Amino acid sequence: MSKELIRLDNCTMAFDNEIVLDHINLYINDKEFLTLLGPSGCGKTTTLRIIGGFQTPTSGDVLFDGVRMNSVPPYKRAINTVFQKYALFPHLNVYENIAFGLRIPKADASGKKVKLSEKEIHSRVMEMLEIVNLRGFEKRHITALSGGQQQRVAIARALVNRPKVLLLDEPLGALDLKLRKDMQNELKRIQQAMEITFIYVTHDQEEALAMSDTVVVMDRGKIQQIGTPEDIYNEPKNAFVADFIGESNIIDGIMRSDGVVEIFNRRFQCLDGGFAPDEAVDVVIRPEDVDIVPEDQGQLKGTVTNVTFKGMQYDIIVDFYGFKWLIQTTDLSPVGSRIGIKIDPDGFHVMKKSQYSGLFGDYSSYSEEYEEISDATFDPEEGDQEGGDEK
Ligand SMILES: Nc1ncnc2c1ncn2[C@@H]1O[C@H](COP(=O)(O)OP(=O)(O)OP(=O)(O)O)[C@@H](O)[C@H]1O
Repeated sequence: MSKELIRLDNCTMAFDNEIVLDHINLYINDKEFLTLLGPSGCGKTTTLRIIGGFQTPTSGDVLFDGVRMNSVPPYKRAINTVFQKYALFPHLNVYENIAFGLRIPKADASGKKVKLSEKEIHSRVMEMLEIVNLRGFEKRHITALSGGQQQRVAIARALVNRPKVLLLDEPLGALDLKLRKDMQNELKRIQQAMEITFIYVTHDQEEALAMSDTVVVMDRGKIQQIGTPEDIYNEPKNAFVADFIGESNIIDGIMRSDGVVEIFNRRFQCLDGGFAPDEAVDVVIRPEDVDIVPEDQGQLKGTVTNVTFKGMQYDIIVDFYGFKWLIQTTDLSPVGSRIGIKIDPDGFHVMKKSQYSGLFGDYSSYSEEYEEISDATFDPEEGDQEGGDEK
């Protein structure tokens, strides 16, 4: 999966002088499952349309196998697309829907139009039915299929002429949650079975993390981070990515020195470094990395204000001088109880301030209150401070 197939080189797209894609640099490997993820309007579909040839970038280049493709039309790109509204032919049965594209004569290498034989068409359609798990449904009418089955037919139709790349624009958006999850697994399996490149667009972070080899997080026409699902989740590059991918506690902090970060006027041991002394930073702490301990053992202390049962865990909100900590835990702490909070050094993700800093709450206004209770006794020489930091 290491050979580069597609490259977007400094692609910018403007509509009526409004920039909707801003210097996008991206490469996509052969056989990769790559997902463009971001909120509505961030430019995912425009990026996909540029790759598909439905739109030409205002500036920058689109390269396939190193060849510039800017003005090559979609049908010459060895690419197919599956949209959310999959536009199957309602008057044709499953078999004919999938066979449709194969019946259109194609030009061979010499430019001569060639038709596939019925035998060849049959073998290709049956192979696709096998891959999308719809053997036995050949004669069914489209209207007599469930949403998930219709989506499989759309995928089979897009794959039957063996494109190198399949573009999928929110293809599961119309399905209910259970079916979505089933189809996520199916899509991953189909992509691996067919060994082709999938470029997938979604605004659903769980979906992106579950299926992709590579996730490209976008916002406001810019790429915010590119990485494996694990990278994106565990090492978000800025407060936007941290907030968009999963849930986070995002706190204004100061990096006092390598391995020592200060939040709420207290110093904590962390694993990050490389910042200027006393640099203002964003500190991201995942809800599952916050431990609830007896009040007298907490690095911070607070009152439980809200508990929600989530099936696998409780979501607990703990009020700390106006800051609402989100904590995910399997142990129930009742509303109103006083608890201690403990965070291991690897639970801190320290990142540079960005354009997103402060969007998630400015906690500096609470400083007067917690300054009173500040008693930063942490000494990096001695290690983590345990409890007793609140007067
Ligand atoms: N043909 C067009 N003319 C003018 N503006 C456009 C056009 N196509 C897209 N835009 C604008 O470009 C921006 C990015 O749109 P795009 O469809 O790429 O976003 P998206 O991330 O796919 O959003 P969604 O998840 O809602 O589909 C939006 O502000 C949109 O209004």
